[in-house]
Amino acid sequence: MPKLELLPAVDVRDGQAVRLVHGESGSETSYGSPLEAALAWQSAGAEWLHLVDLDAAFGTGDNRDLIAEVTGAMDIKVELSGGIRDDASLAAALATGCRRVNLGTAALESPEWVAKVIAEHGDKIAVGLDVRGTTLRGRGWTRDGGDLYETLARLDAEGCARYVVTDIAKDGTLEGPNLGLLRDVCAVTDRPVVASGGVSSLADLRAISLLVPEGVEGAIVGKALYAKEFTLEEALKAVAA
Ligand SMILES: O=C(O)c1ccccc1NCC(=O)[C@H](O)[C@H](O)COP(=O)(O)O
Repeated sequence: MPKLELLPAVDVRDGQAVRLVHGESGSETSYGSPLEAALAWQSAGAEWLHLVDLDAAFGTGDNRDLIAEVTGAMDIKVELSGGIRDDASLAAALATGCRRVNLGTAALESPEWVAKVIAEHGDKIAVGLDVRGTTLRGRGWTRDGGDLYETLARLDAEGCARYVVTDIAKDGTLEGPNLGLLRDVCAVTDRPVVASGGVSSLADLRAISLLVPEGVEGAIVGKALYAKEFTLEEALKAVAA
């Protein structure tokens, strides 16, 4: 059985690595330099980095140069998220050398453009399905964007390679992942799913690992690492077992 991939997160707001609660603007706790955080996860053995431009997601500017600097400094694979909504922002994201990008709002508001870039870029495009209940949220998770399962069926038909599934109610809370949601999504798609939001313990990671046969490929871990609930080395060991 393949092991669960771990993607330590670096969410960037106003040049700083931060974590939010429920993705809400204004709930930031700051953790210093994004580059230092990313290099620390890489040194600890990460194979992936999940790097988010929160200002671009919220429409409060962007951290594009910093994101490019961090991505360029990585020897590991980088998944970029936040505010990638048109040709210019997609070109800038792909030019960083990242392995893939995560589209959120665009998948809800610009379905034709998303179908086009999926066809053009294949598995370099993942779609973030950020939900409250089964309602998708866009624009930095501030606006409703339709039904999860209808959108998933449309994206599947368009050939979307992968989904990053976040229960916003869990994100940044250390309350544990929404395993039921992950199971439900895996039941209706054959595409790999990356779990995001709420991981609080090694037990949570082991529980997500049990969903690998159902289609969960990876887990993003943010707050738990910054709050030192466990180390990345411990997490990598826990999912390797
Ligand atoms: O990814 C986005 O585009 C995004 C937009 C608006 C608010 C938050 C956003 N992402 C947050 C993340 O990807 C977190 O890093 C991730 O869910 C980790 O959550 P946790 O382990 O609960 O800290």
